[in-house]
Amino acid sequence: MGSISADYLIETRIANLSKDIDALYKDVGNDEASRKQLMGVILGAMSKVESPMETIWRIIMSPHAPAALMVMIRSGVLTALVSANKPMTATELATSTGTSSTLIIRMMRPLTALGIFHETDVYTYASSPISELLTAPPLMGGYQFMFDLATRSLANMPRYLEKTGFQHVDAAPGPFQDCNNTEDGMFQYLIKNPKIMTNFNAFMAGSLEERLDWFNTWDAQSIIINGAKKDHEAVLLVDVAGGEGHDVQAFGRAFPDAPGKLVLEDLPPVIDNIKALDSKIVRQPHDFFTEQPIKGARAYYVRNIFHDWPNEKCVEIMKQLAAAMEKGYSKLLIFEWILPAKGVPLYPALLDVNMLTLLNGRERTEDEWSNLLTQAGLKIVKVRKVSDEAEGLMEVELAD
Ligand SMILES: Nc1ncnc2c1ncn2[C@@H]1O[C@H](CSCC[C@H]([NH3+])C(=O)O)[C@@H](O)[C@H]1O
Repeated sequence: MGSISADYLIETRIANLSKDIDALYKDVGNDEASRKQLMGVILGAMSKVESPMETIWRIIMSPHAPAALMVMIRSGVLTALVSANKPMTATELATSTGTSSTLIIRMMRPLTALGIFHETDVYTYASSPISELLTAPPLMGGYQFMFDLATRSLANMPRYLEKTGFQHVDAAPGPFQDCNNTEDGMFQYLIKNPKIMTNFNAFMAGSLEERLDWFNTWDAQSIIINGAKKDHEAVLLVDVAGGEGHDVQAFGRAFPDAPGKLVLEDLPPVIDNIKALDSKIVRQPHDFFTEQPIKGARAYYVRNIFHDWPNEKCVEIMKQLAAAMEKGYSKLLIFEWILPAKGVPLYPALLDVNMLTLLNGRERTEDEWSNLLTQAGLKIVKVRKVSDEAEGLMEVELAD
């Protein structure tokens, strides 16, 4: 224990630090880059200040709050509270949703402690900006999809890997098949479970807000528009497995005068499920393990697809694309994570584990990408990256 004046000094310094953070936050609140920088410093400080025992306990207790939140989502309590736009008691929430009030009180404890809801009085709750944001369809869909499929499969992954003697299994059956007692891959499973598929598609479409657009980040004009054919039948861009078309639509709106058609491809149930899409985008149902129907397009754009598949399957998809490409004209644009060999940031590192557990897929280093593309008769001609914290764009052509 230090002397009284030394203790006082420490207390004052901590209080001053807290004030400094508040003042800094006010100043950086509207400047995203500075806000992130400040957050980085605070998180870095936290990892120094938290004791190893506290870290371990935080990790051990980390699945619990997400499970409580899932209960509040599925029972309708979250939506009821957010739409009420005023505090509600556990009894009122119980009446309006048919959920037990005791259950609400117990699930709310960790969630109010985390600031996901506010506790305005005894057994009385209000929404917070976090719970309000969660009601947005992409996040509602995303949260439930991740909980239903990823979280369950992750919890099962160590047990599954133990059965393999901790070998790396680069193909199905993997953790997902083991957890769900199925031979289906995740996408086949989604087709048979339309509710989860709807959540997944909402997630993919909505996560766009947080994602880079390749054409706003790099010069689409010089990458594909300059030199593109202008005849009536020419295709400028095929968004291969583009989901419900959010990416290709954003490209079309950003470059309304670019020559050539824009095509969206995905599996038939996904194309059939599209609610709204600009009419100029051609909808082409397609399974990318079969012959690519659009030949000689200027660009085949593939985003967040290869990380869903093990190496052998990626090469199959790449070969189908290579066979449709026109030498000296077509480009394959792969917009995915390109991991550094060392020092992978936490988010893509976790995503790699996510891909393993859900899809027997993986995130890849540039060497790993290059190796797969070579097997399909393709080569990387340029790699564009903003940082290791975001996906990069690989420009790929036929090798010879
Ligand atoms: N065999 C297949 N052929 C074509 N599309 C597929 C196949 N298997 C999965 N998909 C689609 O692959 C997509 C992966 S999610 C990525 C979607 C989009 N490129 C984006 O970045 O947002 C989903 O839309 C699936 O329906």
